[in-house]
Amino acid sequence: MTAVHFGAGNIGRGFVGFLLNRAGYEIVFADVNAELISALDSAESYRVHEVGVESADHVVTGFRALNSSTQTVQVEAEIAGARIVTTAVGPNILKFVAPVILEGLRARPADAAPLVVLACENAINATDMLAEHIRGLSDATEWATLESRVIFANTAVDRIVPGQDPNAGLDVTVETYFEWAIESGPFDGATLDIPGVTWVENLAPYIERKLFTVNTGHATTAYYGFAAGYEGLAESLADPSIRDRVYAVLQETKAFVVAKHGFDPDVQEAYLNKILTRFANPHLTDTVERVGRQPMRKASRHERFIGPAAELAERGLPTVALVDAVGALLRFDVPADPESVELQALLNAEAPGVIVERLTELGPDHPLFDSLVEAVRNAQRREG
Ligand SMILES: NC(=O)c1ccc[n+]([C@@H]2O[C@H](COP(=O)([O-])OP(=O)(O)OC[C@H]3O[C@@H](n4cnc5c(N)ncnc54)[C@H](O)[C@@H]3O)[C@@H](O)[C@H]2O)c1
Ligand SMILES: O=P(O)(O)OC[C@@H](O)[C@@H](O)[C@H](O)[C@H](O)CO
Repeated sequence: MTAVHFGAGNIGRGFVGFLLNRAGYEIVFADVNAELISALDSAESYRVHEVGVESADHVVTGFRALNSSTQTVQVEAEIAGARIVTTAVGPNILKFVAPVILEGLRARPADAAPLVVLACENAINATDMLAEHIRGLSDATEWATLESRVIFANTAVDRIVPGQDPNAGLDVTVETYFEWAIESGPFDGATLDIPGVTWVENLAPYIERKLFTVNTGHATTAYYGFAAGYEGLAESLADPSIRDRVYAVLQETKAFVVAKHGFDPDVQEAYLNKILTRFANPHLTDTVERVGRQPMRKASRHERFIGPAAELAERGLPTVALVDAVGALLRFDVPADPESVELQALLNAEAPGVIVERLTELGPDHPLFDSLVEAVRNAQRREG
């Protein structure tokens, strides 16, 4: 059985590819990074180093690699014969892998088991986004045939895989912890056997709790850490004033998941404290630049700050710490990050209300709007 995985980067090699390989799948990594693909194609194995209180080493074998820019036809042929297609390329890249997946579906034998497609990205319903891109390239008549050949399932993936030491080759250092939840509904009772996966009927509580606790807390640490001049994520969190602000943000998102999804407050408190311990893992060399990357995506409507803050404001619940964290996001000025450059240009060019609408899609009638406008104004004045 084959699994084609788009994106042979940190989470691709260190989590999704690793778990599928351990479940017995031969992995075909597809990536546009020619150097990485060439290294993977000529390697027999790579190692996954799990680091934490308990460390472990795993050797991954049984994979091949294709360049999805230059070997498109081969990737399509692999998809036509595969059982699973996964992605870990970033939500903004899904539209670029959609055409290849569609061609693979077109070439798939009609009597083959349906292709399982899982977009393992940090975004709410990323697989639905990918499915929309694929469907948009087909027409209604063709899609009526193709849709019986595919199962699209949303998923939530959680494992911190930092940027890697450039001398590590293909090996990946990851935290010991992981969680992979996949919605079971689309499988109609016939889920796959992937040890380590949690199958859930309703993914919304899992993905929202994960994104709005792990990723909101992570990004808050990164933006305050960057503003304070730290490079490392763990060293940022070790600063008591930053830790207090991260904790305050996580109290607001705790109120959100408790109110919306009915999580027990004590259980959520334990979950968020465990996550703070994960961020502080001294064996991970994570950076504020990686965790803060793409600030405009992170400030968008359904993402880790505005997603919970908008719903909290609609419920009349506090959002002060989240809005302050957005203020820190606005100061993320990293020349190597194109979205950071675009954000800083936007802050220099536009009025606060225009910026809030452009970034968050919220208008003046939304209860969060005025406080976000104030945060933008302070960032423009370099205040607050
Ligand atoms: N690293 C983590 O801790 C982590 C954890 C959970 C989820 N994620 C999510 O996984 C995704 C990938 O993150 P990452 O940290 O592995 O990033 P990464 O930059 O290490 O890997 C992304 C890979 O995608 C490749 N890529 C880019 N465009 C492509 C294309 N058109 N076709 C095929 N491959 C392409 C890149 O060359 C790169 O190798 C993101 O959505 C991220 O939010 C990351
Ligand atoms: O990948 P991003 O840019 O959406 O977010 C950066 C990190 O917060 C993220 O990669 C975490 O390490 C990961 O989501 C942990 O499960």
